[in-house]
Order: sequence, then C-alpha cells, then structure tokens
Amino acid sequence: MNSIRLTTAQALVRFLNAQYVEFDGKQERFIKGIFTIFGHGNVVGLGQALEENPGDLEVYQGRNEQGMANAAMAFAKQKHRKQIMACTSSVGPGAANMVTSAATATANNIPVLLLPGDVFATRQPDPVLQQIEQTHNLSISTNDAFRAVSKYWDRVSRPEQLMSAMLNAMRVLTNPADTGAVTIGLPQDVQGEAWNFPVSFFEKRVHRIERRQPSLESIKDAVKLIQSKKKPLLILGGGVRYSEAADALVEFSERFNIPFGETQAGKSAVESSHPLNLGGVGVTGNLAANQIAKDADLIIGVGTRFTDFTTGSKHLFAEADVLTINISEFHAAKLDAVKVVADAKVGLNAISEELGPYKTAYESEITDAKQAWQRELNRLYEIKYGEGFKPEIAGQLDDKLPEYVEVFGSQLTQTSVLGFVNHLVDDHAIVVGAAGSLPGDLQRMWVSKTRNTYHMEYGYSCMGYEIAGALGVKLAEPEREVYAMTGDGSYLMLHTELVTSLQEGKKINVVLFDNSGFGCINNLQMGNGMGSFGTEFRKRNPETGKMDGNIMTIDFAKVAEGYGVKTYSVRTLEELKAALVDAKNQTVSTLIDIKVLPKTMSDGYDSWWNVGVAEVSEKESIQQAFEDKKINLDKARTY
Ligand SMILES: Cc1ncc(C[n+]2csc(CCOP(=O)(O)OP(=O)(O)O)c2C)c(N)n1
Ligand SMILES: O=C1C[C@@H](O)[C@H](O)[C@@H](O)C1=O
Ligand SMILES: [Mg+2]
Repeated sequence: MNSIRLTTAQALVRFLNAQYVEFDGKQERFIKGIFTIFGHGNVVGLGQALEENPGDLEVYQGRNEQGMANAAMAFAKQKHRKQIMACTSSVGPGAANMVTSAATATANNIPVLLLPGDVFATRQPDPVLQQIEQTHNLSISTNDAFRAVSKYWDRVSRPEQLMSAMLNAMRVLTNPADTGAVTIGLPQDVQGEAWNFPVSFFEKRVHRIERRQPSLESIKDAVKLIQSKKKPLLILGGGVRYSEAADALVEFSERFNIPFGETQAGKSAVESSHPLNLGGVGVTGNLAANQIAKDADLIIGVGTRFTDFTTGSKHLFAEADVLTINISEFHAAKLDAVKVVADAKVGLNAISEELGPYKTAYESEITDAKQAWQRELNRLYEIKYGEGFKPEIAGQLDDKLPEYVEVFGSQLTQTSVLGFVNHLVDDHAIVVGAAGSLPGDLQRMWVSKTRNTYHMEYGYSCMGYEIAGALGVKLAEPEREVYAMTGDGSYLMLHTELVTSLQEGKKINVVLFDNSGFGCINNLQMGNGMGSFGTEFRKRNPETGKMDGNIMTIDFAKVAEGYGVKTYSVRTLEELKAALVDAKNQTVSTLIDIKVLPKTMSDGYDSWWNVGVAEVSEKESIQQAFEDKKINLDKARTY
C-alpha cells in the first residue's frame, strides 16, 4: 500500500482539497475555504496544517464562531448546496459558539462542515483549560452538544478514524435529501499525531448529486389526484432552488394554468412579476397567495418542509388534499400527502408528461387576486405618519407613537422604507434576512425582480444571521450588491462579521431598521392579550422598578463608523434615497441606520399562527386570546 505520513490535521486538509461534486454533468470543487478562529484547541494542529499547506482552500478569519459558521451556511445556501465552507474552532466555548449555527444549518438542510477542537484523547493533561468534566461520564465534552443539531457527528480519537469520519461526512454533506451540519470533533492531541495514510484516501473524489427519479406508481397517483381537482395551488419551496428546477416549475405552472405561492426559502426562484406567481404564502404571506390557498382544492408542495409559517399552523388550506414532490421521504410524507419522492425538476417533468390536456378551472381569480394585492402593496408603500395616524398593528402602542416620533426624530414607517429600498436597489442585488418583523414584510412585500435574489434563513430564524449571512452571500456572489435587512435586535445580537467584510474587502450593505425593540414579539404578545412586557428597549424606571422608562436610542451609525464602515443616519425618505444611492457607489461595507416607528410593519393576511397562549389568566384579554385560539385550532388539521 502506498502511504504518506501526515498528521491527522494535514491529512484532513489534503482530503478536503480533493473533494468535488458533480451535478447535471458539471463538476465543481466542493470545499471553497475554511473559516478559522484559532485557540489552543486547534492552532498548533489544524492551524499548523493550514499554514504549511492549505492547498486551494481559502483561509478566512472569523470574529465570532457563530458568525463565521452562519456565513459558511449562507455561502452554501446561496450556492444552492453545490459548494460549501468548513469552519474550525478551538475547544470549549469556541466550539459551543457554533452549536447555534449547526442547528440553523440543519433546520434549513444546508451543508456546513464544522471542525471543533476537542479535549485530549489521551486524557493525560486533564482537565485542560475549557474542559467541562462531567463526573458521570468522562468521554463527554462540549462537542457532544452538537449531536442534537448535526446530520452527522463524529469524533476522531485516533488518526486512522479520519478516513471513515470524512467519507461519512461527505456522504451526508452531498446528500440533497438529508444534508445539514456535519460536525467532526478533533481532539487537540490527535490533530498533531502522525499516521501513514494510504495515498488512495487523497485521490480526487467526485460526489454525484443525483436527481432522484420518481416511481411510475407515484406518478400515476399524482396524475390521478390532480385530474380530480379544479383549483390546485403549487407551493414553491427551497427544494426548487436547490434542484435548479425553476424553469420546470414555470413550464408546469403555465402548461396547466396552476398558480404558485412561495415559501421563504423558495422565494425568488421565479421572478415576482410572473403572472402565475402569487408571492409569499402562509403566516407571513400576502393577500393574493393566501386567498387562493384558502380556496384551493389541492396543494402541490414542491421541495417544501411545510413549516407552520407555510401552512398557517395547518389552518390555511386545512380542507385541501395535498400532493408533495420532495427528494426527502420524510418531508414528502407530511400532511398525509400523496407523495412523489423525487428531485423537484424530475418529479415535475414526469407528472407533466403524464397529465395530458389537463387545465385548471381558474378564470379571473388569479389576476384578480394579484391586482388586489398590488393595490394593497401600493397602499403599504405610501403609509405616512401624521394627524390621526393608525398604524398597521393598531390598538397596541398607539398612544406611545408620539413619544417614539420625538425620541427618534423620525416619522418613518417600516413598510414605506421597505418599498423605497426595493425600488432603489439594483434588480440583481440580493437581500438577506432571518428574524424579527422583516422576514414577514419581505416575504409579503419584496418584489424579486430577478432570480435567486432573495436569501432568507427562516428555518431557524436565527437572530444575527443577517450580517454574517450577507458576508457568506457576498463570498458566493462577489459581483452583486448584497443587503442585510436587519432589525436593531438582530443587529445587537450579532453583527461582528461586518468587520470580517472590511478585512476581506467584501462589501456588504446593512440596512438597519431600528424601532428600539423586539418589535414582532411585542406585536405577538400584545396581539395575544398581554401588555408590552420586556420587548420595548426602555430604560429601567426607578419609580416602577420596571423596564418602562425612557426609550433607548443607539447611534448605530456612529458605532459602525468606528469599525471603518461608511454609515448614514436616516430619518426621512429623502435621506434614505441619498444614502442608498451613495452606498451603491462605495467600495467599503456600508450601514444605513434608519429609525422606524414601531407597529408600522405589515400585519397578517387571512392567516393564523398557533402559539402557546395561556389557558388560565386573570386577564380578560388573555382569556379571549385563548378562546380565539381554540376556535382557530378547531378549524385546523390535527396533524
Ligand atoms: C437567536 C434568537 N433569539 C431569539 C429569537 C426570538 N425572536 C424572534 S424575533 C425577535 C426580536 C427581533 O427584534 P428586531 O431584530 O429588532 O426586529 P423587529 O421585530 O423589531 O423588527 C426575537 C427576540 C430568535 N429568533 N433568535
Ligand atoms: O419568534 C419569532 C416570531 C417571528 O415573528 C419572527 O420573525 C421570528 O424571528 C421568531 O423567532
Ligand atoms: Mg426592532
């Protein structure tokens, strides 16, 4: 056997360099690079290997392990899972910081390779700095926390285990039906230990991303079901984007006159302007898609996980039959569906071939719904604060709005700002989001002018993904302008990969909607009978002892300026226009600090979201909220 003597870490780097994927006959290197934050748990092992010979791996330096791993996820998501990044952290807290990202990637079915350092395999120096020491089980380390949130988990306790660990890692990372975070714990001593690795382990490997074919029987079932229905609605999920199935979906939809609604992950697979594209569907959906969904007699979910936001907690199309086309057996089986377990493109084409002259019974409903939504959208764009103002989320903080106007020195409404941004950015620019009220506004209101320009992490809705995600997207698409759409809460939670964007000269634009609070959660609590409690950013009031004092204001522009970001403070639409135009011309990252009034985001459209309202309370408004919940629950599917 030909062998080569390398440390475990050197072998790992060499192996990563030799991995390729093939999709539709096209080959591409699979692992573009590696994000690093070095500490004692990885610097002299994997760090040494990367310094000596990184091969073609691009080495990046993160600011926070969660941030860098979120950037890695965003990179892979924007690349439609055809290329990924790895991330190496030190042991203990550095590793633990990546657990949230592992969960985010796994929830979204996006491949990332996480390589946390681990405690000594020999245990000689135990307890090492940052070792937890579970007294009931010494084999447990921080890295065991990744087990719950990884699609594949392993620990390389001897150099030769690297081979089976990495082959399994690649199996999962390139499996479109079941990908997500892959975590390989690397004990710090083992990283530096040498072994005679067989040369064959390092040969170029091409992992084919297969288009799974449907069974003939499942296609027959699907055809029979569709033929028995008059008003089907397609739901376009993220799987359509990852399968590059947009053209197939458009052809299918046009041929049979079936409209489609978009999920957060699927949005922008097809331009919003397509006459059959109804836009976002579900809890954060728009009027058009939700109306058509309500009346549909068949839902055809293509590449969707059917989260509660898509199904309106199974209340939105509760009576309709469901057909799924999904590469994952697990997701295909949801909602008791008739299922076609297949790649989205292949599945749609196979049904299309067999469906013959079928046409739906839609007359003017689709255009009527789209027109009604366009009128509503125009109204949302135009909302201005003024005399007798009633916010979209009315009856909750109405009397507090003048205080916000005064403190912010701004009367801007969120929906008008969003409309403005949508009009002013390039058609090919990419918007990135994740949490807060913006994902709802964006799914409803954002007009995707060209394909793959909407990037939303709404599987885990992880606050702080926005800025790190924008960096990952920029690394994936360096030629395009990228806009992180973030609330103040998300920004404060995690934004430091903004500094990495400066370091790398990868310009991103942060559009910061500051309403001084966890706005959407304030809406949620007050909409379910509570008061405003712990969600506005107000100072602790010495008189009441509660956080109901003055509104906090933060000069986000000033803070970011200190990083070296080009910043803008915006209080009017004129200032916003000037900022957006100028930001486009900048070469460094930019941040636009926009003070927007709370309660001026868009509200729901004919949808319901099941949340855990209290069954017992002294407050009448809570009792009412619980009664309302029961009524809605009665109308929803039970599973
Ligand atoms: C990491 C994380 N923690 C908590 C939450 C729950 N959560 C969702 S939105 C939100 C508040 C978001 O505030 P902000 O970013 O200011 O957006 P706004 O709703 O005000 O527009 C919170 C706390 C979350 N999604 N992610
Ligand atoms: O709890 C949540 C409520 C949603 O409105 C929000 O978009 C999301 O980020 C979340 O976590
Ligand atoms: Mg906020």
